[in-house]
Amino acid sequence: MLQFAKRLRHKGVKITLAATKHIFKTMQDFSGSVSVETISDGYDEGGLSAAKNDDEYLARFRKVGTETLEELIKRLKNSRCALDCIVYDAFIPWSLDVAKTLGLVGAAFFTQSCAVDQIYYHVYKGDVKLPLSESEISIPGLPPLKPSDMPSFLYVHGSYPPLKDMVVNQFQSIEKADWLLFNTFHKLEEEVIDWMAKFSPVKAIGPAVPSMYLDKRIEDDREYGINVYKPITGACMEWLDKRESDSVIYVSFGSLAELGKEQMEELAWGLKLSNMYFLWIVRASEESKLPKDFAEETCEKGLILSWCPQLDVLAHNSVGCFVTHCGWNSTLEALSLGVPMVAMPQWTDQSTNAKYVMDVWKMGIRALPDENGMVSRDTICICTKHVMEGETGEEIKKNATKWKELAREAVDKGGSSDTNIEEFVSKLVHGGESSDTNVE
Ligand SMILES: O=c1ccn([C@@H]2O[C@H](COP(=O)(O)OP(=O)(O)O[C@H]3O[C@H](CO)[C@@H](O)[C@H](O)[C@H]3O)[C@@H](O)[C@H]2O)c(=O)[nH]1
Repeated sequence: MLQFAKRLRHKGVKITLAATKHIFKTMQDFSGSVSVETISDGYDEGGLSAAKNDDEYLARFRKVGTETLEELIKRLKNSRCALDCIVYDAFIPWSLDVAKTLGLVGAAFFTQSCAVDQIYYHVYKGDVKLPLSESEISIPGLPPLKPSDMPSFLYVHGSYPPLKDMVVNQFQSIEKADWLLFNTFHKLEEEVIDWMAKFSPVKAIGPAVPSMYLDKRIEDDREYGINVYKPITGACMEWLDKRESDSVIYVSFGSLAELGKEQMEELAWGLKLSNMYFLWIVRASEESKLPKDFAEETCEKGLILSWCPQLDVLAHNSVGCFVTHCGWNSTLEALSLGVPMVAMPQWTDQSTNAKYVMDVWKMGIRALPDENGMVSRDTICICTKHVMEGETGEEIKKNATKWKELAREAVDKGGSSDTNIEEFVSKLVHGGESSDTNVE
């Protein structure tokens, strides 16, 4: 959303970013390029972890969030930043009620892929029944899906009920939204976007990756300007600088996924077995799951860090492959920077993203689990080799380079996402002038 805000600002729109008080405190390195205000989720000390459970958190966030968002909007009304529009995270659909109560334009911002949200939409409407009973699921605009290609909240019936409700309820009252914005781009999800756009004001505005990694039109947009953990930049980039081009496997599972101890060990030995250089991000909370002395034993070939500047890593020419959980941001970043992937989805939307990486965009391979749900060391080793070597590797690299070019084209001047953002801005402003429009 912050990246989208920067694109809007570049087109002359004033932006206020609203974060919960708790999230605001955790925003490391926030570079302050847009103004930030706070609302409350009712748990200013601790956020979600301070609540008894997800259900309680979401209910309180809805109540206190509605009140504090309304207060904020009313306060801003008499300032130079009075609002015309709320762009809200679709995970908190009650923001749309606030926008409509106060007479503002409401734009839902979806942070996952259009394909994944199309699946949730069909669950919301009742067209896809749970528990899944068919061996192949047909959804308009999507390739035929096996149950295991579906998001985990649906495939593993009964898992994380409050989160499942949250993703499905993104579509609550959606007919009242003036816009449905997606962090994707038209050529990437053409069929599903075209299907959705027949019935609703859907616009793809991504990839929401800093401009200097894509079209380079916004010179001060070199990084997200926000970090959930502190990146260890110097040691990481120095290590990569010493490696030859396309020789390093980069491994990361994002900010949330927790691998089981056994899976962590298989991954470790798989990397060792590949005999390639590897840079592995193991968050501090996951470190104890590494095999004993693994880091020391493999220090000739591997570097293990708790967090890195991922965009710079993916943009580095020594990185030849990304072993990823297929979080939507990581997937878009790998696409934008043309890095082939080995997909190891863990939960939520990641299995559907992995399906697309391998079978639709053909820029990676999915490392399949065995009958015990474990991706073995041999599988990991073989997949990384397939992606980095031989004919398959060349084909994947060619496709990755193609997607990189198409991602850049989408956000560049006159590209599909750029045109959609222009349209969004011009419709916000009566008479087509954008300079006085304010968005939160
Ligand atoms: O060392 C690291 C590792 C990651 N990142 C960044 O962290 C973000 C990770 O995002 P993502 O790939 O989307 O993974 P999660 O943090 O796990 O995201 C959650 O939210 C996403 C959006 O809803 C979902 O697609 C995922 O499945 C869900 O796990 C990316 O921008 C990375 O560049 C770093 O900067 N440094």
